[in-house]
Amino acid sequence: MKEFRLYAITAEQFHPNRELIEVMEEAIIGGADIIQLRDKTSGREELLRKAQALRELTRKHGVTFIVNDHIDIALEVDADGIHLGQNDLSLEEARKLVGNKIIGISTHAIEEARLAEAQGADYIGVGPVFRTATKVDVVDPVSVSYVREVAAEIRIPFVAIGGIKLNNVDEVLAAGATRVCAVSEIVGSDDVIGTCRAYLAKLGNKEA
Ligand SMILES: Cc1ncc(COP(=O)(O)OP(=O)(O)O)c(N)n1
Ligand SMILES: Cc1nc(C(=O)O)sc1CCOP(=O)(O)O
Ligand SMILES: [Mg+2]
Repeated sequence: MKEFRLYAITAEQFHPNRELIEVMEEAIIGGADIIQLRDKTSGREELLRKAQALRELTRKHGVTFIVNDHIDIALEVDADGIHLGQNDLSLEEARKLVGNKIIGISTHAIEEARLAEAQGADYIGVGPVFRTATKVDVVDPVSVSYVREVAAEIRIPFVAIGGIKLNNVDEVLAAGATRVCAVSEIVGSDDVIGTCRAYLAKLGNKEA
């Protein structure tokens, strides 16, 4: 997959007075190079409309577009890939459906990371590193020690996620992460472009 560093995920509850596309375009202008549509509340039609708009936006800017949970929608809008959870369909089944599109999968322990790598995931999510209020059914924080384990052993790209803010990202980078995902800190910011640039400034001197 194309290299990435700063992963931004949609979360409209953090910008109730601003349009999804406007906020995500600012994230891209600020330097987010992979965007995920994550939406737990919209019906299928609405989700499809958002996915189409984000596909158009990400194509325009040449950034990677991932859909969370909904493989059918990812295929319908020709997204670059999908993101799976541990309780979603297996990597093997997903691979049959999406062919050579990107498959990312969440992991919360080194055994899950090893399995994801062995089963052909293109990247893994590593988290939640810190406590997060963005995801409701989330497991306990895995802490930076899990980031350290993954950095030492796993060879496919990994992205640290969960409670990562500008004021604690240095700790995550020091543990070996070279890619981070921040949700509320980016899309809930009054200055989305500046926030992304600030993450990138911190990521900039890390080798991916
Ligand atoms: C990059 C990234 N990492 C982890 C997740 C979490 O995905 P999942 O476990 O499927 O949980 P939901 O996001 O569906 O609540 C993610 N979306 N993206
Ligand atoms: C969607 C998601 N997945 C996680 C995981 O650990 O798998 S943590 C998370 C939410 C991250 O949001 P914020 O940056 O606002 O804490
Ligand atoms: Mg999911």
